Amino acid sequence: MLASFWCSVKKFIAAVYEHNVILPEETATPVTKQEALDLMNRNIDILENAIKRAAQKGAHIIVTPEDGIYGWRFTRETINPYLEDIPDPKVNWIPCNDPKRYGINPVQTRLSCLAKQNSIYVVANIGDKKYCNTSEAGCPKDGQYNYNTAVVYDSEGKLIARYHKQHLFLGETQFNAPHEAEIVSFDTPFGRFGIFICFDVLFHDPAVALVVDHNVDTILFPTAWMNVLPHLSAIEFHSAWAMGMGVNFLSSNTHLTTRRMTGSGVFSPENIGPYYYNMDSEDGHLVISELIAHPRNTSTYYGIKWNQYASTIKKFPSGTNVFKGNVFFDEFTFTELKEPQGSYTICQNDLCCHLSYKKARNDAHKIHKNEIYVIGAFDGLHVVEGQYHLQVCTLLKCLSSDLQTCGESVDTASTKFESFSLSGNFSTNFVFPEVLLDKVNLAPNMFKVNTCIMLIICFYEVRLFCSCDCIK
Ligand SMILES: N[C@@H](CCCCNC(=O)CCCC[C@@H]1SC[C@@H]2NC(=O)N[C@@H]21)C(=O)O
Repeated sequence: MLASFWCSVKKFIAAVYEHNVILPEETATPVTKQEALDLMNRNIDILENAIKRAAQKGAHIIVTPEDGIYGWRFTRETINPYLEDIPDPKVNWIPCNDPKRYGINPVQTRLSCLAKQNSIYVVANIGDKKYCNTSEAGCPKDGQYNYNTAVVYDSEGKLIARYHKQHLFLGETQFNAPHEAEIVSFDTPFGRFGIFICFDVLFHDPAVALVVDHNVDTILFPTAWMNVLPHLSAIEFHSAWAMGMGVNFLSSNTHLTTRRMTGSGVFSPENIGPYYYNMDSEDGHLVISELIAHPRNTSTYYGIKWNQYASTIKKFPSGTNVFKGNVFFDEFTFTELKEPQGSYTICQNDLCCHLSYKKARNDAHKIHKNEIYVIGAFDGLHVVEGQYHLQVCTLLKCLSSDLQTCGESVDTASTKFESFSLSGNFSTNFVFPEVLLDKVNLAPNMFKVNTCIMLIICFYEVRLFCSCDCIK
């Protein structure tokens, strides 16, 4: 009995729903409250179906997307009829049991009832409004704060979390950002959860702080993500965040191929996916998977000292063929992979990237000669659509055999690499390893993060752990 207790790893079932949101008509004049509610109910009808299916399959929690209930194309005025006043979860409220306690809140009530009736935690994205006095500093001229808000109802329908999006994306002028990043987490029988929304994932607060300072096991992530290759496709970056931070990551995206919105998944540090990515139809989709409740106890990757690791790697000359190219508005330093196999080092500012690779035999010599690959480094400030510091080491296929196209979006590739290893002396421990294959496929079980540094540390300091494998 004792033995089985020690050996058992607590698990739970998580679901995310990629939703093709029914959008409101673009209008300069606000619709009535009833018209707004009708539109939101049409979306919730679809979410309800997904919630029921997830619950029937045993899911404990389901995440639905950012903008998944009211859509977008709003001004501050036209979003107004879609907003409700969402109280602080401290008030201990089950809207389904007591719908009138905080005024008229049909959307909150319906979501709470869906959670309660299906005995499942429900995560949704709705709009919160808070009146303020225009004489107070920061209060908008129209006398209310509008927040892009994630809410969580537990399996009894109780409001247990409310999070206001901090890093609003371009065009979200209908919303206000809170004065400070909100850290929202809650405990469940299947681990500690943290929540943030979409663009937040590219910034330290609250995303990284939830993991580092608040020890969450699983991130809940409603998003409306427009994919950008080569490094910022939803499934690519969100699975990498799970691996890099050592946490589960439940990412639920909206689905609209004309805006490049697709890519949702149930990601964990050890397993990439299952996930959904579909640019061929407008279908929504439910993704369900079992997860370990406390992945951080089992993940060894988080906390690798990258700088120390990279300093142990032999540096190879990058030769004279170094050139510049743009990757999503960032100027990278590139060098071309000239041989069927080899090793290169390429540096930019304080970052040096090292690549060793071997192309598969047939591919290297014959069929895909026109596919040009480069290794690239970027160490600088990204300034488009928001500012954030980036250090990137990358191995990329160029769009064509013209080197000027290196860094542009490419979504197909035929060359096979028998193996490659890419590393860099990153000045942060938060490193997100991405591998993307032909036609925007992830590479589950096809790559590992090298934990040799563990071996090196333990070799010198703690001999007991020296039996760990070099390649995890
Ligand atoms: N206001 C938008 C509706 C969607 C807003 C929500 N989206 C986000 O907060 C973040 C999207 C992240 C996109 C990634 S990060 C930078 C890069 N640029 C992109 O275009 N895609 C990626 C609307 O009105 O459409």
